[in-house]
Amino acid sequence: MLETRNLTIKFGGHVAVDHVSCSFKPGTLTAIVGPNGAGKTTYFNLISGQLRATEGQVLLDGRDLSRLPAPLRTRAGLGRAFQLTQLFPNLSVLENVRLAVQARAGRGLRMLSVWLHHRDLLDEAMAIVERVHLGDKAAAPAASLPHGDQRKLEVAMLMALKPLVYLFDEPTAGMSVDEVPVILDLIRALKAEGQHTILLVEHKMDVVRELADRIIVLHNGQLVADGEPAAVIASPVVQQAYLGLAVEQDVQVAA
Ligand SMILES: Nc1ncnc2c1ncn2[C@@H]1O[C@H](COP(=O)(O)OP(=O)(O)OP(=O)(O)O)[C@@H](O)[C@H]1O
Repeated sequence: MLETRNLTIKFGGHVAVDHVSCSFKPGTLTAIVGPNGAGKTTYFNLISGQLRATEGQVLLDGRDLSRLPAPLRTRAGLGRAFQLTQLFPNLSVLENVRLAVQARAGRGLRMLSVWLHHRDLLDEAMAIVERVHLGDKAAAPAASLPHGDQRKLEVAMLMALKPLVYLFDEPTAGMSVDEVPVILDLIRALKAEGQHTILLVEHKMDVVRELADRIIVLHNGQLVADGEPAAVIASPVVQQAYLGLAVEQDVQVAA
């Protein structure tokens, strides 16, 4: 189980994440919502280790990861989607995924020497590439992919690490309407596997409503609501504080 205890970060005088205590069970998908600047991405960064907390802890299955740098948290099971800057832009889609598989398998990152000797890694990488619908682009350099395909590659590399916890920060942002279902199907399939802890920052409330078992709401860095999606969306604190009219109308349409 992933747990944050009093997790806090201050930037100068500004408290971006303010004593957030929350636990997330395996087999559940929790959506984190809130207005722009609420602290959602910062909360993810504190969990994954991109940022170090001013105060508080991040625990995974009781182990305190708070002092570990991001790569060691990844190794411990916290999976954060890669950004393009973390990919090898000139290597192919398949090679990028194969390197992530290889890193997880603890076989280091030597590219050419290992490549031919570990057919199993390559087969596993190709299966993941197919799963994210990039099979026909397996040989294309990562940098040449259009934006939507790059997001799929990010998810592929995350899957290659087989993390215990998946952190998805707006996984469909910037995708065209026809590409969104592929990513949502992947997240749905990961959820159906039943053993992963999935956290999803997502602005699209229809997506949240469909995928999430639970919603937590951040506002000014504080956890202000936590519960079953319909109840949280309908709660006055959410309606008034920041989701505002857009959600109110959405709820009415749905009702
Ligand atoms: N490195 C930083 N230095 C200073 N302030 C920061 C830093 N990172 C985030 N902040 C501030 O912390 C607050 C929370 O930002 P954050 O990006 O986590 O919000 P968010 O909920 O993810 O917003 P959005 O929905 O727009 O992505 C904002 O006021 C932001 O300006």
